[in-house]
Amino acid sequence: MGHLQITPSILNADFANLGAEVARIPGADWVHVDVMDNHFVPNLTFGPTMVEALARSTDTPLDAHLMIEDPDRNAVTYVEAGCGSVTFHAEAARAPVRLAREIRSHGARASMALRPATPIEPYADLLPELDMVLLMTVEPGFGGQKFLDLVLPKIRRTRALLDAHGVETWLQVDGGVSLETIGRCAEAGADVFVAGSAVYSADDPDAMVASLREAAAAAGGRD
Ligand SMILES: O=C(CO)[C@@H](O)[C@H](O)COP(=O)(O)O
Ligand SMILES: [Fe+2]
Repeated sequence: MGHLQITPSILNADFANLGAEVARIPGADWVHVDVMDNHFVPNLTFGPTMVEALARSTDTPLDAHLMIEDPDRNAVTYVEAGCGSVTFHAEAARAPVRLAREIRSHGARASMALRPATPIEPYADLLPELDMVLLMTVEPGFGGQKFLDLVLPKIRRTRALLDAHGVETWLQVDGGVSLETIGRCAEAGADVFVAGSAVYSADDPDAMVASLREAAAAAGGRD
């Protein structure tokens, strides 16, 4: 089991000043980078060249969340761009086992994401191949959406599967995570928390990172 980690998403940060925006969150464990291709999701963000520049601008490791249609072909590019963790979507990957192994063999943590309506059970045997599972708590595509409580039972079931396997795989949640919702995620068994608008709409983003960490721990999280 991992310890509690907060990974602010820069999706709602100022894209014209990304280096400075990342410098505002020195207490973050990772910086969550949402890569969107306007095909897998109806939004377009940035690609490997920008991610590489961002990686050079900070000592905080990058956690890439690939919302792209062909991760089998493109995920390794984000390892080479300097990301310490690369997440592909189960719904987009053609060969998730091969892809997870490829990401790991290039030196990054391998992670697989599920949209809210995608069940974890078909992937149960694959969990030891992964360093992290990302359960989306909104439909991917945009920041600032409302947290979907309907995902909470899946978080509990995923935690039970991970514990049954006895693996160190982290369980990340992403979407609508705030001071109001993070406790429910932690109580259900999540240990890595992405927060975009909650962090970047705060007057002091780094203080919000600390508050989110405290709220998760108070809810019975794993720290
Ligand atoms: O992957 C996504 C959206 O698709 C997220 O990483 C969001 O960027 C998180 O933003 P908030 O929901 O916390 O505002
Ligand atoms: Fe994300």
